[in-house]
Order: sequence, then structure tokens, then C-alpha cells
Amino acid sequence: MTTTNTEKTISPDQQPPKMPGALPLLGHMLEFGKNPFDYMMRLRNTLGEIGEFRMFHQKMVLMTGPEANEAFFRAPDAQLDQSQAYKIMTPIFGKGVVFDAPPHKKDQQLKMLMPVLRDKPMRGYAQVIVQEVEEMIANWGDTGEIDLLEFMKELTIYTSSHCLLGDEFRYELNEEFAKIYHDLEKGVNPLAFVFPYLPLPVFRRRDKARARLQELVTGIIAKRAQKTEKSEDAFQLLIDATYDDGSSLSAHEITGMLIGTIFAGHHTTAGTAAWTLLELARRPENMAQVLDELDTHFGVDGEVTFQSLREIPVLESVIKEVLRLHPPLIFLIRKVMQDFHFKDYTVKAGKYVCASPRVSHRIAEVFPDPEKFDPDRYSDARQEDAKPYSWIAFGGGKHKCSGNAFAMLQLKAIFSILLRRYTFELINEKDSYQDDFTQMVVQPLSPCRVRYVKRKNINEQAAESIAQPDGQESRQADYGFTIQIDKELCQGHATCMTEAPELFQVDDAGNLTVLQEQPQLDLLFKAQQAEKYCPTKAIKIKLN
Ligand code: HEM
Repeated sequence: MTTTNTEKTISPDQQPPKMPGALPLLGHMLEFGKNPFDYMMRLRNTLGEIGEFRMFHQKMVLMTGPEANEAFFRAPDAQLDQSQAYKIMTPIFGKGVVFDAPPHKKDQQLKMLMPVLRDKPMRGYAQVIVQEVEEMIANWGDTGEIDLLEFMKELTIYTSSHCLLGDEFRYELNEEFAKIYHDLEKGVNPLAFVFPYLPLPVFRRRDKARARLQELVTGIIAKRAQKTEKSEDAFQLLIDATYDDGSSLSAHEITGMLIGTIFAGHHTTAGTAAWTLLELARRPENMAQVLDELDTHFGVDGEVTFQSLREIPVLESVIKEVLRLHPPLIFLIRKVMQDFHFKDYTVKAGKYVCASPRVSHRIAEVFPDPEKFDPDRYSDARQEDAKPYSWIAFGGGKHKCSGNAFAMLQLKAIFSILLRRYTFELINEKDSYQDDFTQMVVQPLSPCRVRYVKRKNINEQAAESIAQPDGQESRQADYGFTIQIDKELCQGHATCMTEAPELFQVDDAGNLTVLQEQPQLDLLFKAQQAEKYCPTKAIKIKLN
């Protein structure tokens, strides 16, 4: 059971155990900086659910596991202060905005964002996202290659800005805007915890980018002021919003909050989208299940709506499992303002405490076989995430991600379109399956290139490959499995395929055609049916 300040008076002033190996001045900075996840995992394995390390002079206490997470997330702001720890965002969001604002102002500013990230406005977002995805892939053709992360970054900046900021902001976006965002993201660096304004090129580019973005945003605010017709988007909601005392947000605050919202949702969602496709591309079985669900649910041209996106549990579980293994925020930080107690330990005021979604998600007692990608964990029968504060990719408590529903909507809408149009194959699997820990928001290491092929073409290829029994050599389908037809055994398709007449048609010459060209009959399923119904067992399907 969790022991919190309020439940028990702690008598011994026992400090959390410390990690060995701190260097003079640097502390554990070098090890941590090299790979923060490896380091935190090592700390958990060495010291357990609470342990201390040092970044330069700063003492940090890492807390992991459901009980420690609960204590972390439920502590009041006056004791564990989020703002203090996120001061590194001040150069990006602006002075006096969100994490730099006094607590009562910060709470009100965050509250002003809530109406646009929930409920009613969400219903319109699904269409906007679908439209953006369709536009992004309009010129893809039958086949090609993309860098997955770059693609997702571009797509999600369009989807989130279009949904949250409205049409005119979306259509004024250009390459300059993308570059500004890139420089802001690069400016979020662990070094900024200690020296936020060090004259490094990366921080100089960050500050320049922020100033330029404010110019652009302020220009749009001014244009809107001259229009008689009012927009109905987050931008307008912020223009119209008032504090409890009736005063309005300043242009500087609006700019900062818009940056903050887009920023909070952009890189986190892009990384998750890229990881989702990377994981699915490596796992034909999971991909087949997702395709089956999407094809069944949406059909060929089924409309992707807010409601229909709520009814695809297989894809939802896949995204949840991606977020378990690859949470973009691998650690969350609070500054201890008043001594904080957890079980038998006291963390002294002045230190920082961290929770780590990534480490907590890999505790075998909570998620058995934790490295295994297994979306079935969330099934009704298993419910491995049922224990409170075990699955914390979106954080928890008062500061739980306010954009979580919007993020899930975006991800589901994106894949409801992409996966029904194209299949994806990793070009260099080994290189494309790594996290980039050099950024505070962890994403797949770029480049992570994939080859895409229009699904209809894949189906035609399957028909061809199965129709030619002299293809004794194995045929590599672009889908993560191999079809082998043994010429010695094969007695002609006309015999074996009659068992599945609704799926295959054989002409007089023995050539086979796959029926039902609609995408819901996916390649793997067809191939497995062929294997199943071949009486001579000439067809073999091997998952790669
Ligand atoms: C997969 C995508 C996302 C992930 C994994 C994610 C994760 C998180 C986490 C872990 C926190 C808590 C931080 C803490 O406790 O210190 C958080 C907070 C927040 N997120 Fe997200 N987020 C995502 C997408 C979004 C989106 C799309 C938006 C908005 C458009 C958004 C807006 C926010 C805001 C405003 C907060 C601050 C909440 C508060 O302090 O009251 N996030 N997010």
C-alpha cells in the first residue's frame, strides 16, 4: 500500500539510496546523457522503486512502479511542483506563459485549453485529419519510399494545427514553419535544466525560432481582428477567453499557449505514429489483425468519423502497446518544494523527483514478459494495465495529459486511412528499430525508411505468385512473409482452389485469380486460405 504524507507520520529521516559512481562536478550526467533509459533502468534494478542520482550538482530521485507513481502523481503542486521542473520550456512558451506563470494563472491557462481538446470540437476533428492524410498521400502513386518519422512529423503538424488553430493558420503554414518547429524541438535538451540560456548554437536557434514564430502568430491575430466573421477554433477560443477576474489573455500569452499546445501534441504524436507503423511493419500477425478490423469496420469506402473511431479496439490496443514500449516522454519531473515522503523514505525539499513511464512499463511483475510486443495485454481477460498508475504514458493525476483523447483520435484516424490504402515494409529493419535518446521527447531514430505499396497492387501480386506453380523458388511478398509453391507436389490450382470458391477463381488453363478485390481481403489471409485448402500441401506460407 502506498504511504503518503497524509496517511502516516514518518519518524526516521531516511534518505533514498544513492547510485554509486558519481563523478566530481558532473555526477551521473555522462552516463545519464548517453542513454537516459538504460541508466534509469539500471537504477531501478540496483536500488528498487526509489533511488537517487546526480546531474551536475542537482540531486534527482527516480521513483518507478505503480505505488511510487501514485505517490508522485497525487502529490499536491505545493509539494511537488511541475512548473519549477519545466522552466526549460520558458524560452519556448514565453515568460509568464503556462509553466512560467504563477500557479493560479497557470491553472486557468491550462483550463482554457480543455474545451478544445475534448468533447464537442473533437467530432469535427476526425474529418479534418482524414482530409490531411488523404492530401499527404494523394501523390504517392503505387509504390515508393518515405522516412517515416519525417512523414509523421509533417502530417501531425498539419493535423494538429488545422484542428486546433483553424483553416487560415493551417493554410499559412509553410516550410519556414516546419523549420521553426524543428529548431524548437532541438532546443529541448537536458542541458537546459541547468543552463537554459547557455550560448550554444542549439539554444540560439531555439530562441530565434521562437521569436519568428511569435511574429507569425501575432500577424494572424492582427488579421483576425479585422474580420467581421468569427472563427470557431482554439485560436478564437483563446482570443475570447478570460481569466477569473474578467481580464483577457495578452497577445504574448495567446502566442505562447498556441505554441505550447501544438508543441505538446506535435512531437509526441508524430513519434507514436512512427513507432506504431514500425511495430506493425515488423509483425505480420498484428498487422493482419488490425487490417481485418479496419476492413471489416470501415469497408472499402466507409466514412471515418468520430464515432466510428471509437469502435476499433484492436488498433487501440496496438497503439497502447506502442505507448507502453515507446512512451515519448520517458521521464517526468517535479521539484520538491516541501519534504516528500514515500514509504520509509524522505526526499528533502530542493531535490527533484522523477517518474519514468518507460521504466515503469517494463516491470515484469506488472507487465509479464515486458519486452514482448503484446497488444492482447489489454484484453478483458488479462487487463494488465488495470492496476492504477501502472500504464502512465499520458502521465496521471491533476497533470495528466489534457490532449490524450485528441492524440488517440489523431492516431486512429491516421491509421484508418493509411493502412487501408497501403502496405508498409521496413527498408533496413535493424537501423529502423532504435529510439533516439538524444532528444527529451524520444522518437524513433531517423532515418527510419519504409517502402510502401498500394494494397491493390499487393493483392494482384499475390494472385500472380499463387497462379504460377513453376515458381518453385520462394516468392518474397512485400509483406513480411514468404509464399512457397512446390512444383513436385502441385497438381494444378484447379483442384486445390475449388475448396475456397468465394476466394479464388481458376480458369481452364489452371491460372488462379484472387476474387474480391476489395482491400478487406488482405494478402496474408488469402495466402493462408490457399495454404489451408491445397489438398497436396504444395503451398507453404512462412512468416519472416
Ligand atoms: C501520444 C501523444 C502524447 C503523449 C504520449 C503525451 C504525454 C503527456 C504526458 C506524460 C503529460 C504529463 C506531463 C507531466 O506530468 O509532467 C502530458 C501533459 C500534457 N499534454 Fe500530452 N501527450 C501527448 C499528446 C498531446 C496532445 C496531442 C496535446 C494537445 C494538443 C497534449 C497536451 C498536453 C498538455 C496541455 C499537457 C499539460 C497538462 C497539465 O499539466 O495540466 N498532449 N502529455
